[in-house]
Amino acid sequence: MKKYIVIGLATVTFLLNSCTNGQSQNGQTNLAANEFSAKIKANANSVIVDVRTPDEFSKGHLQNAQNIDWRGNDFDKQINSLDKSKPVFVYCLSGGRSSSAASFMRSNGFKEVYELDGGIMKWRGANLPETTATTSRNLEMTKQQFEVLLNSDKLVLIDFYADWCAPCQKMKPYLDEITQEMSNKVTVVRVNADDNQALCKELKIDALPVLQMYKNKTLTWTNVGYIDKVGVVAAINQ
Ligand SMILES: O=S(=O)([O-])[S-]
Repeated sequence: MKKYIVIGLATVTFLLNSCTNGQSQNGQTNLAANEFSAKIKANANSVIVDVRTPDEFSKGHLQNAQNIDWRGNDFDKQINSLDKSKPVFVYCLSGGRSSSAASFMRSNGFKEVYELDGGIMKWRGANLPETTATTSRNLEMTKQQFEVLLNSDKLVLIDFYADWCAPCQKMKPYLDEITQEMSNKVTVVRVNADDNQALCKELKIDALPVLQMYKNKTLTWTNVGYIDKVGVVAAINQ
């Protein structure tokens, strides 16, 4: 209830701003796809937030984006856990939800918020890259969000990794290749074990790297430790 009052106030603030000199109307924070992309690249510290649903997110999103669903129950809690001093790049499907979310964020102390004008639809129209691989950064994925990722007609390959794990880093380039080369068969999801400790505990992931293959939400294959590309491709084709 409190959230809706806050959201309501944020929306009114946004509308008032839009009618006067709102940031998103002056061309500096509401960016066309190419400008949005260039600004992300220019900001090493940038935080990218996709405010669509986990289901929309799982079908394709910007690289390194975090999914915080604008309509999710804990949007305000999750968004307020981000570093407000960093530039935040927010987008949705076509600009509606990200506009409301950006307004909410500005009124909650975020210093620099950029919106993708026209959302991921314009991004796609500009032929900019997207990924289905999830690299969760600084944001704990819930079991429910994890299960949404498994909801696919294709195989889902989960790569549990950590930045400090040498075999994980060795496997990453060929997992990126598999993401591209076998996209008709498999969706690769990367889960940072350090950022998702509760999820890993629940899934009994107690070593790294771990690969898990799911078919129709059922676990069909697991590999613990280093494995080469040939082994993974064989598991996908089996
Ligand atoms: O809210 S929306 O513009 O993504 S449909």
